Amino acid sequence: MRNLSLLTDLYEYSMTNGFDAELPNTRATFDVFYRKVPDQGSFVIAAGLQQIVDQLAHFHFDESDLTYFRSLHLWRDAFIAHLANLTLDCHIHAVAEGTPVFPREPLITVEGPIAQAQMLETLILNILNHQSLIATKTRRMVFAAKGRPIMEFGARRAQGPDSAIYGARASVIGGAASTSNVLAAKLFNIPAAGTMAHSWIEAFPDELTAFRKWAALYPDNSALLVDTYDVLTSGVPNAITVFKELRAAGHQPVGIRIDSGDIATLARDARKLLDAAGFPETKITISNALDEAVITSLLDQGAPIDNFDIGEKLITSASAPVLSGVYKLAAIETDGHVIPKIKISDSREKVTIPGKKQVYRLYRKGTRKAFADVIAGSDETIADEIAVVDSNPLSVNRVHHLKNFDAEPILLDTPLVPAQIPNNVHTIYHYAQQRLAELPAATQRLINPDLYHVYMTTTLADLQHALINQL
Ligand SMILES: Nc1ncnc2c1ncn2[C@@H]1O[C@H](COP(=O)(O)OP(=O)(O)OP(=O)(O)O)[C@@H](O)[C@H]1O
Ligand SMILES: O=P(O)(O)OC[C@H]1O[C@H](OP(=O)(O)OP(=O)(O)O)[C@H](O)[C@@H]1O
Ligand SMILES: O=C(O)c1cccnc1
Repeated sequence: MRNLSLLTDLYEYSMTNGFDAELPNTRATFDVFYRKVPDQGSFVIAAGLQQIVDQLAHFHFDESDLTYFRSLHLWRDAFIAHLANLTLDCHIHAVAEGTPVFPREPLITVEGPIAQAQMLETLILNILNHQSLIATKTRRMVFAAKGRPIMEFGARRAQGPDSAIYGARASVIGGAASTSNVLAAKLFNIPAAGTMAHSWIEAFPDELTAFRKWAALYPDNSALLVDTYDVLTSGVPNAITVFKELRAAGHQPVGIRIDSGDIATLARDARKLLDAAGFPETKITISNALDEAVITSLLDQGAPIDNFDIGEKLITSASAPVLSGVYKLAAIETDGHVIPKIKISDSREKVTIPGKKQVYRLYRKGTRKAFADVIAGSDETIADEIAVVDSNPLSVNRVHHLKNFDAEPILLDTPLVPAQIPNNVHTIYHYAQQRLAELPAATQRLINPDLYHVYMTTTLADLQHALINQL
């Protein structure tokens, strides 16, 4: 594991250098949350907690870091000396990886000495924003594919090694069945999968020879790429010839991959040729700049596709490449006295919700049908009946009285001990599936999803108003 303690913005250290001197006995609570869901969806799948905990558990500065800090001539020697002996005294509460989360609700809260908690902003956001974005994007593609497996093929088009590796991890949390990225497969125990490139076919004198050579090497894994010359007059007929030879030798042919052209038409015509030749069980896999819109369109056209291989638009979340999670001060604490803090802005969306908080998922009583989330003060009791307002500052400030629910806190005390939090991506994926199944179907659809309510208690709303008035 690399030490990423320096992966932060300079201003974090500039502030920390000052906090260390000015507020040495002040603790702070920061909230991590986002405001806008990518792709006009209604939720984000939280991902990346394992890597955050890995980093925080090993957070330290080595001699070369300290030498570099000194060379900048920016910060006090005493501060750099404190960094040399730093033991992180921060406590985090976080939603479990795979949890669907909604705008404005804290996904992580960090509590600790202000000089330490401030330092963690950029690293936590970097990891969480990236993996949550890719898990969320993949979930959209998986949803569109309606049960057909998706293979993650994005390494070559990812924005650098980290986004390929951790993007592959996040894609599995979002529902990808496998990855072509061997390093990610090894690191995270993801099934590694793949077919062949056009170069394999071009390298041999003709397509049939290339297919035969492949089938000889991989008789039980013979997915043949059929679009190098012409899908219907060359690729599929040659594949059928090789499938017959494989079957005669006692093997089960796998299928074909189509990577260009009008995929719906080609898949339909290829299916007819394969069926007519006696290979109805062979699979048709497709690729070529796929995303959830193309997948939906292809399935609407009735294209007989069994698997989707997806690279660039998944690994870069091309249609919505940013998740703008933020890290905002919610409270400070000196001598046991907690002071809630607020950021006021002319842009109402940017006004923060002050104070230490917990998030509750509300279910209709006696069911696992979630109907709303409520942001509450961490010291509030969520009783049988609660008064809440919409947490969206742009909505009408009407009080709702909620009752007949079961409330589950979703921000969990998360020890900074990597071995104590779930890290198996398949387990996290199944957890995500369970949590998704609790949400209303209308919230999960891709186009114009129904709004899922995120309320805050009137106690929190009153605190927010009081602080705005006071300031
Ligand atoms: N029947 C179809 N309906 C909707 N989208 C399709 C259909 N067939 C292909 N596409 C998608 O249209 C986009 C462009 O396809 P096109 O065949 O023009 O590929 P290209 O990358 O421009 O060229 P090439 O075919 O040489 O790879 C791709 O995202 C592809 O997946
Ligand atoms: O389109 P994506 O979703 O990123 O899927 C991965 C792509 O990577 C390969 O293309 P390659 O790099 O060989 O180039 P190509 O586009 O010319 O096929 C493969 O043939 C897919 O088309
Ligand atoms: O295995 C494949 O077919 C593959 C892997 C990465 C990118 N394109 C294709």
